[in-house]
Amino acid sequence: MLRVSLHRLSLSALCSYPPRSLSPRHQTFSFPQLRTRAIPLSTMRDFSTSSDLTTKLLFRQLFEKDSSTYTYLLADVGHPDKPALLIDPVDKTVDRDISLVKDLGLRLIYAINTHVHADHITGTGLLKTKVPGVKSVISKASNSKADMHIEAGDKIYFGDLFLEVRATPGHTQGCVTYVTGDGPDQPTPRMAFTGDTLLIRGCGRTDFQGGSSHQLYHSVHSQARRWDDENGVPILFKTFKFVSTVGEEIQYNPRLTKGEETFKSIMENLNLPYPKMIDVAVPANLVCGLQDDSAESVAATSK
Ligand SMILES: N[C@@H](CCC(=O)N[C@@H](CSS)C(=O)NCC(=O)O)C(=O)O
Repeated sequence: MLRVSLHRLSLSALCSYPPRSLSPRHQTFSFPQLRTRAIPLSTMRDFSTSSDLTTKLLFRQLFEKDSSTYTYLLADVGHPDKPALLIDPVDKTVDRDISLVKDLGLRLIYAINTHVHADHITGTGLLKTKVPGVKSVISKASNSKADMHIEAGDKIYFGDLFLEVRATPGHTQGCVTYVTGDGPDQPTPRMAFTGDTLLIRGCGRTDFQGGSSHQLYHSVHSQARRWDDENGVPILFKTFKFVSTVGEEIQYNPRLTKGEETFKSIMENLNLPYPKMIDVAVPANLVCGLQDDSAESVAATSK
C-alpha cells in the first residue's frame, strides 16, 4: 500500500535531521525557475491551502484497488516543462498514470518509491520502459535497484519545487518519508508522504523485511513529532480518510499514543496474515519491479 509512511533506518540517519544542505550531485536534478497559473487542488479537501500551493503544485491522489495502494502525482505547473513525479506507482495502474500525465501536459521525470513494497509490484520499472527519460528512485538503505539512491537529507527537485528525504525506519529496511519543501516558493501546508509506516490512526506492520517496532516508534516520537513544530506538516495518506497530520496522529493514533513497551506488544500481537503477494512482490521490487530490462513486469509475466 502507499500511504504517508515512515521507514526503517539507522540511528545515525535519524540523527541527520534536519536535512543537510544540498550537495552538487543533487543540484543536477533541479530545473530553471518559472511560474504559471493556479491549479485547484480538488483532492486536498480537509485542510486549507495557500496561494503558493495552488499556483505551483499540482497534486493528485490515485488509488489501486487490489492492493489498496495510493499513488501520488506531483508536478510543478509553474515551470514551463511542468516536471512531474509519481510516488509509489503500481505496475497495474501504470497506463492510467501515464494517461493522466499526458492529459495534464506534464513531463514525468521521476518514479519514486517510499520503500520495497510487499503487497504490490512497483510501477517504477515499467514507467521507465514506457516513458523516456524517467528515472527510478528509492533509498540507498533499501538495497534495491534504481537509477537514483537517496538518503536522509537529500532533496529531489522537480522544477522549482522539491521533496526532502527523511529516514523513517520501522516498517521495512530503507523506508523513507518524502516531505514537500520549505521556503517562500514552496507549497504550504507542507505534505509528508510516509509510505506504510505512519498511517492515519495506524502504522505499518513490523514483522518482516527487517521491520522493527522500536525503530518505528522512534521514527514517530523522536523524529516526526518535530515536523509539526516546523510548519504543521500534514500527512496525506490512504485508508478511509484522505488527510491527517503528524500532530493529530501523535494525539489520537491508537497505537502510537501508547508507551513504547505497549506499542511493541500491540505490534507483536497484530496476527496479520502475510500479504498475498509478498513472495512475488519483494523480489520484484528489489529490481524496480522488472526481472530484466524488458517492458514486461513480473506480474505480467507470471500470469
Ligand atoms: N491485505 C494485504 C496486506 C495487509 C498488510 O499487511 N498491510 C501492511 C502494509 S502492506 S506490507 C501493513 O503494514 N498493515 C498494517 C496493519 O495494521 O494492517 C495483502 O494481502 O496484500
